[in-house]
Amino acid sequence: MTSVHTSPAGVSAPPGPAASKFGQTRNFVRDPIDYLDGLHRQFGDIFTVTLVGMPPIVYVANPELARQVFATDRSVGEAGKTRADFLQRMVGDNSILVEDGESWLRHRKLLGSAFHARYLQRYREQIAEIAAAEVARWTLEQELVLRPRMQVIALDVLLRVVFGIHDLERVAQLREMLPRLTAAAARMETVAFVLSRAAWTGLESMLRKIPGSAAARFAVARADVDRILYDEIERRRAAPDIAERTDLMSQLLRASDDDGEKMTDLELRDGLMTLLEAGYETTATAMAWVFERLVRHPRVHDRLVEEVDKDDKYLEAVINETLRTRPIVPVMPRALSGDLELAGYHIPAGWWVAPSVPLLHGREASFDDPEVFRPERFLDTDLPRGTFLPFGGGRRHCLGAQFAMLEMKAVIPEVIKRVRLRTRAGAPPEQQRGSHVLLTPSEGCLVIPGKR
Ligand code: HEM
Repeated sequence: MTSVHTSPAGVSAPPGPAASKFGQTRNFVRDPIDYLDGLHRQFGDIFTVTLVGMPPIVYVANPELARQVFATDRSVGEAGKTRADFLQRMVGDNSILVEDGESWLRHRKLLGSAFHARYLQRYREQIAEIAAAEVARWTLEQELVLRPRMQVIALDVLLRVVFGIHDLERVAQLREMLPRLTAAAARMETVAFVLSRAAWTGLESMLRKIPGSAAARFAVARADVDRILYDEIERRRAAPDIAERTDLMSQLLRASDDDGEKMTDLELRDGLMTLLEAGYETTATAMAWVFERLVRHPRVHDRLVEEVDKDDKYLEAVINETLRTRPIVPVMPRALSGDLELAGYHIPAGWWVAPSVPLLHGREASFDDPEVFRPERFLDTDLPRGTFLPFGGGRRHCLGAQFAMLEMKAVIPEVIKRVRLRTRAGAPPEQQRGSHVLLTPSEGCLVIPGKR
């Protein structure tokens, strides 16, 4: 039996499981990938899931439906609204992650101007140097959890390459503060989820006054980071070489919108927090997955070492195949501000629609033997549109996709050329574990670096 929602005109919403909200939530929390996979097999390419504390979510699992969902970015789809609850406190009101409509467009254009592809290539060498310095600190023949090491690299890249901070003491301060802020935000989000968001919003300002509470710790961590960011903005505005500086933050300071307006300090602060929130754990996790896959596929690993000095083709294929089989962001929801007709169903305003990346990337119609890790499938082939979506789609596609690819292409060769990574004999593949909104390797990518 399935539950059916019907519009006033008699057209029903996509089918979904008959279990109660609580039952669906329990199954979802236990193993979201497996649960959605089972529902896909049961209901086909479009189905509804209802979780506690959330509007009903309609998942889609074929490229044409995903395209139609992304097309709602120009009409009734609001990506910002789906992220605001858990991100707004951290990134602020002027962040493109949580905005929709006109303010989103203004900030997206401003941030986008600094991420223009033609400027990016010049950062590659600087990123490679950051990676090489990190690898030089590893102890050979000792087990190493790689994801935190990749986080160190990705954070340094953001602070030094994107923000252009040269003051090493300041970089060190932020290196300590930012993970503390992210951890405090995640803890608060868990409390908010357990208490229900409405109750939490009422309690938050009260709890902030209790030392040691999740809300108080978050407020302190945020104030610490803000103090440094505002100071850095002030210093940079006054820097004599601001007109020539090539880092992305300086470009943002110089950028102006269609009316010639520049960003205010508050907008800049929120823009920088946006890049930190969106750009550091994602890229670090993607790189950890690349190594998790490489150590379990020695043939691919060997070919990559052989070809990496020649050109980027095989390296790109390895990264893409990793993002296909181990997507970092599994779902890209849009909240509906108006009703939507999709695949002959009626989806009411207020519901969410969401392409499911693991389901799209695992389609036999799109990829032969989809469960097999085979980078060669990405060599010299143009994939049909909408089949491969690690960076989302529509107008809200990832702003930093090209930067992330550049960073991965700079970091991965520095690792594989300097050390020979392997796993403990017989170590099984690491599982995809939901951590906040990302799918991370269950052991954090456990490897042993050996002499190359
Ligand atoms: C491998 C690394 C990364 C992955 C897998 C990734 C993935 C994504 C995905 C799936 C989205 C949502 C797209 C949608 O809803 O259609 C997104 C949005 C975004 N990403 Fe990334 N991302 C990565 C790295 C980065 C980096 C390095 C930056 C910047 C430094 C960045 C900045 C952003 C921003 C600002 C948005 C919000 C765009 C908007 O709403 O207009 N991302 N990313």
